[in-house]
Parts: sequence; structure tokens; C-alpha cells
Amino acid sequence: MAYEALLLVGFGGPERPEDVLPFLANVTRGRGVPPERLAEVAEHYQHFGGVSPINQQNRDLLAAIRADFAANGVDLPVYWGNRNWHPMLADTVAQMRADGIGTALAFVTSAYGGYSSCRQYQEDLVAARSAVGPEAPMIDKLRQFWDHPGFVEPHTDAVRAALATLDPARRATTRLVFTAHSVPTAMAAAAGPQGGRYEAQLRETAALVAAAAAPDLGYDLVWQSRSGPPHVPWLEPDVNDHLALLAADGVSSVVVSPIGFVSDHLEVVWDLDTEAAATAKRLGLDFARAGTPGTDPRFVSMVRELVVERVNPPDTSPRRRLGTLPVWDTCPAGCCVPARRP
Ligand SMILES: CC1=C(CCC(=O)O)c2cc3nc(cc4[nH]c(cc5[nH]c(cc1n2)c(C)c5CCC(=O)O)c(CCC(=O)O)c4C)C(CCC(=O)O)=C3C
Ligand SMILES: [Fe+2]
Repeated sequence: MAYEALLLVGFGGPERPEDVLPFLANVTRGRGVPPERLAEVAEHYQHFGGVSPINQQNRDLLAAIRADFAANGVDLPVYWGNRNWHPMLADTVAQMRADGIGTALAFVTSAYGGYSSCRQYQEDLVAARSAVGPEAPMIDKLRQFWDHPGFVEPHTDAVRAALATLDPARRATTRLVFTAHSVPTAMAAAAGPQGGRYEAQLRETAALVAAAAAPDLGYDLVWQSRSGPPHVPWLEPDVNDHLALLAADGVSSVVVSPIGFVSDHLEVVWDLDTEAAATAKRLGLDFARAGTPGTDPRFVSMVRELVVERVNPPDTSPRRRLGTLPVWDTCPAGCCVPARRP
């Protein structure tokens, strides 16, 4: 299969105060998120002048991928479209069609399996293609990359760098706290062909990063940014509750590493740098938040590797990875499906 373009697929975020509510309406349409939660989240965005950092981060990633392709002889145009805000996927796919693109690969800015992190993006691509019509390009999503060295190594270095800001005399009472976006437990149970794949992959990534960054320290995987109505169970514990437990257990210092994400978007700069940092302060815990891959050259090169491995036969282009959970190019039918709310 010859591919004629790469499409970078982002979550999208508002870039003006007046865009916050329409953006949130796009994110939560049909998802049963209560209005109180929406008002609260709108306020998080307004703290940053109504500007989510995520679109600029994706512009930076787009530029870095283009430069990396050019420097390494990969002659493919790179496009960018979002699930929830401009540039919207349907507009980008229309542009691809106008440019004569017939087949493309998609790199989605989420490393993991699961409905929100994988399948929903594939549904978004299908919807964008059908909005464009029968001439729309074919678009295949690249594989999940939770255990790719280009994702794990930047997270590992970020944990090391965060640890280096903490008091070495307190190392014995320092703990690593990995976080990812919580999802409804029903969605987590339905993730992947046998279920539980979102959490299993996160546990694998956490173990890989912890072993490489600080094998002497204990670590946990906990959850952040819970949404939805209160009566629906979501993955727990929440990072803030967990910090309280750690403090009560004699932990003095924490490194919080958002391995669930690829960039420092709003759920990182608000939910961790603002809320979890305040929780840690109240509890008397020393707190350091580890960075995310962003435009780390290893992460950018990973995108190219995923393209090249997909185009070449596996024996000429081995799938680089550090973990052992199964990985595939094309999700099996029914993968992550019954995940939605009733
Ligand atoms: C698994 C997962 C990821 C990681 C995978 C990936 O990266 O895609 C992720 C990322 C993100 N989530 C984001 C923002 C939001 N997520 C929401 C709501 C929800 N997220 C969910 C899951 C996830 N979300 C779910 C199950 C919901 C409930 C509604 C539904 O069933 O879909 C809401 C609604 C309000 C609220 O929080 O209640 C907002 C505003 C932003 C952008 C931040 C920025 O603007 O910088 C990013 C990168
Ligand atoms: Fe989210």
C-alpha cells in the first residue's frame, strides 16, 4: 500500500474566550456530562484567557514532523485536523481531497487503546471522510505507541529531571505517581479485544518508565480529570485523593508524571500544575511535575518510524517497542465498542 500523506489528528482546544463553550459542546455532545461539570471546566479554560495550549502544541509538532520528514527523505505532505475544534478533521480531509490525496496514514496524539483514546478518533476519521463524500481519501490509523521507545524515553528523562529538582536527602520517602485521564469503568472494561487494554497499557508504560528512571522508588498509577455524572463509576483513585494517602503514609515528596498524555495541555497545566500541586502543598508534600514528550526529537522521529514500518514489510522494518502486550496495525472489528454510556 502506498500512502500519499500523513494526517496528524489532535483533540483540539479553544484559542479565544468565546470559543470555550462551543468547544465544550463539541466535546460533550451526547456524552451525558452534567452542566455543573461543564461550567467548572469552562472556568479552568478561562483561567488561561480562554486559550488551551493544545493547538499550539500540535502546530509545533506538525512543524517538527515536517522538518524530520524532510531531513530523512520521507517525501509526504503532513496535514493536521482535530476532533473537537478548528482546524476540524472534516475541513482538513476536504483539503486533502482537493490536493488529490487518495490514501493517507493518521497519527493520533494518544498512545493508548480504549474508546476515547483510539476508537473514537477512528470514528471521527470515518465521519470526516463521509462528510467529504465518496472521493475522500482512505485513511489508516497508525498503531498505538504506549511502549515505543520514542514515547517511553522522553517520559523517562522527564521523570529523572523532575526528581533532580527534589531534595536528595528525602529520596527514601520520595514516590513516583503516574497519571492518566480517568474514564468510566465500563469504558475501561471494554478497551481492546479482550477488555482492560487502556489500563494494562498504562501499567506497562508506568513500569517501563519507573524501572528506567528510578528503580529504587515505589510508584503508583492513578487517575485525573474525572468527568461525567457522579453516579457513573470512573477509574479511581483520583490523583488528589492518592496524594493524601501517600502523605498519611509518610511520603515526603512526589514526582507526578502524566504518562497518559503526549503534551502539556490544559488537563496537565490545570489539573496537575494547579490543582494537584495545591493539594500537595496543603499536605506538606514536595511536588515536582514531570514533563511530556511534546516535540522531543525522539518522539518526533517515532512518528516517522511508525510511518516507515507501516509501509515496509515487518522483516525489513522491525516494530520497535519495549513492552510485551500485543500490538497490531489494524484494530479488530468490535474493539472498544460497547464502551459508551447506555
Ligand atoms: C482517555 C481520554 C484522554 C486521553 C486521550 C487523548 O488525548 O485523546 C483525553 C484527553 C483530553 N481531554 C481533553 C479535554 C476534555 N475531556 C473531556 C471529557 C472526557 N475526556 C475523556 C477521556 C479522555 N480525554 C472522557 C471519557 C470524557 C467524558 C466525555 C466523553 O465521554 O467523551 C472534557 C469535557 C469536560 C470535562 O472534563 O468534564 C474536556 C474539555 C483534552 C484537551 C485539553 C486541552 O484543551 O488542552 C485532552 C487532550
Ligand atoms: Fe478528556
